[in-house]
This record gives sequence, structure tokens and C-alpha cells, in this order.
Amino acid sequence: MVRESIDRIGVVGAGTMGSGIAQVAATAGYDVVVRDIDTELVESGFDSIDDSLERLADRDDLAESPATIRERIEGTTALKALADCDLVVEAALEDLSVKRDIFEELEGVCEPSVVLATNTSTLSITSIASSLDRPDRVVGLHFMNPVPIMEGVEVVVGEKTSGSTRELAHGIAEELGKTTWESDDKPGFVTNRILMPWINEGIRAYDEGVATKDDIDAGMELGTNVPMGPLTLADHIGLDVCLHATETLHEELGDRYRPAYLLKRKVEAGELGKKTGSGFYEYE
Ligand SMILES: NC(=O)c1ccc[n+]([C@@H]2O[C@H](COP(=O)([O-])OP(=O)(O)OC[C@H]3O[C@@H](n4cnc5c(N)ncnc54)[C@H](O)[C@@H]3O)[C@@H](O)[C@H]2O)c1
Repeated sequence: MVRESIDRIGVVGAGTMGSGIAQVAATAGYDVVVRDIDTELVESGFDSIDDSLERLADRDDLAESPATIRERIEGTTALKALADCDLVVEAALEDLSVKRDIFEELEGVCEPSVVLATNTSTLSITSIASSLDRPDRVVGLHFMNPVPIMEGVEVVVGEKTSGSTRELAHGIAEELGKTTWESDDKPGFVTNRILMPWINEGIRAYDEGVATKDDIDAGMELGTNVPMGPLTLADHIGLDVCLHATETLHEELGDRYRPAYLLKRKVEAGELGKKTGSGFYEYE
């Protein structure tokens, strides 16, 4: 059985997603411990949380003050500080061997009843859990970016994920104010399996001169009612993230997922989108 009563949530990784997950958990009243590999990275995660909480407070979107919410979050560089957590969500690098190592360490640190969730975008839950004694307590809890704003969470069920782990994943996401759907542990799950080829095709259309980048984005926004066209969305996600996800899908699912030529060239040139100030568009 898995532990159902959750008071304290551990988050591994204080980057874009980990800091967002810590923030929504603390906002929902949970005590949170966030772990990253060095103090500066933990501090930078706290800076993002502070900025985001201030913005939400300015819009009257918080029931408590940012300071009260923030007090519930502790930072650490020691994984063993997660020993008394009732649930852990891993949001470290999208790299199978890094995630496997983290889960093996977590298995040594956390009680056997504690569910260990991963926020992976494309990696197999079954592969991440494959070397564990208790793979039944591993599940995908795929939050969307930016976590405090996006309502959806994809629950991904691995080969060995137990029914009680799966139930807990849906339940906790709902406690955090999210709405869930479920995917089997197939490459890219529901979201990235469909989103990444859409972005990739937008990049190919631009590279092959079908239209200007603005017209490709306008065509998809005005013509299909999506909030952002593929090139703008790629810049927001990060072109390196899009390339990595597409390469994983290509490896698993074959030629229809081959990354667009221009996506690879942009990443090699260090033009990763909004985060580097330039991608398909320029940013201040
Ligand atoms: N960014 C997105 O849009 C998005 C959306 C959904 C899911 N994801 C997934 O979430 C995960 C995190 O992505 P991100 O965008 O936050 O990445 P990020 O690079 O912003 O943050 C990752 C953090 O993990 C830390 N880290 C690395 N190894 C660690 C370890 N052993 N222990 C603790 N921390 C460690 C890094 O120092 C870094 O701060 C990835 O699996 C990614 O695929 C990302």
C-alpha cells in the first residue's frame, strides 16, 4: 500500500518546473522541501517562486500572503532531507541516467510507502523505475509550464505502477487545484506525442518557405484557435527542450518524428528561444 495522508512534499530540482511545483504545493497548504545540487540553484528557485507569488498577489489570485506561503518551503542540497516527506516529485534534468540515479537514492532515503513521482516530459516511467525494489510506487506526474498557471496535469502509468499509486497521483494533483488526465507509458504520453510533431512541422514549414514565421503562427492561431502558433510556442518552451523531446520520440517511434533541420541548427547556434533572447523571434 502507499501512504495516503500527505502533509509534506519533497521536490527534486529547483529549476523551472521544480520551483513551480514547490510553489503550488505550498500555496495549497503543504509543507515543502526542495532539493537541488547546489545552494545557488536552490536560491535561484526561490527567486522564481518569490517573483511568481508577487505577480499572483498583485492580481488578487492568492488566498494568503506570499510570505505565509513562502514560509512553508525549505531549500536543501541534501537528498536525505527528503526522508520525512510523504510524497516526492522529481523535476530534475530530462536525462534517463540522472533520473535513475535520483530514484535509486530516493528509494534508500524515503519510507517504502512513499510515492515517488516524476515530472518527465518524454522518458519512460517504467525505465526510470526499472532498477528499484518497489517500482509499483513510481508514477508520472507531468505538470505543464508555467506550473502555477496551467491547469492540467498528465498522470502517466508505468508497467509496474500500482492502482493505489495511480489513485494517489490523481488525488494529489486535484488537491493542488489541477485537473488530470491519464496516459499509458508510451513515448511522449498524450501531450508531447502530439505537440512535438506539430511544432516540428511548423519549423519545417518555415524552413521550406511555406510562409513567414509570423504568418505560420497567425495561420495556426487564427485558423485553429490555439493561443500560440508553433514557432512562438517553441521559443517559450525552449528550442533545446523541443529538440531533446523530438529526438527521444524519433528514437522510440521512428522517422515521422525526425527533428526539423532548422531546429537542430538553431540549437547549435545557441538560439534557444525566449530564455536566450532569441529563437525564431527576438526578445528584450
Ligand atoms: N520546462 C518545461 O516546459 C517542462 C514541462 C513539463 C515537464 N518538464 C520536465 O520537468 C523536468 C525539469 O525540467 P525544467 O524545465 O524544470 O529543467 P531545469 O533545467 O529548469 O531544472 C532542472 C533542475 O534540476 C537540477 N538537478 C539536476 N540534477 C539534480 C539532482 N541529482 N538532484 C536535484 N536536482 C538536480 C538542476 O540543477 C536544475 O536546477 C524535466 O524532466 C523536463 O522534461 C519540463
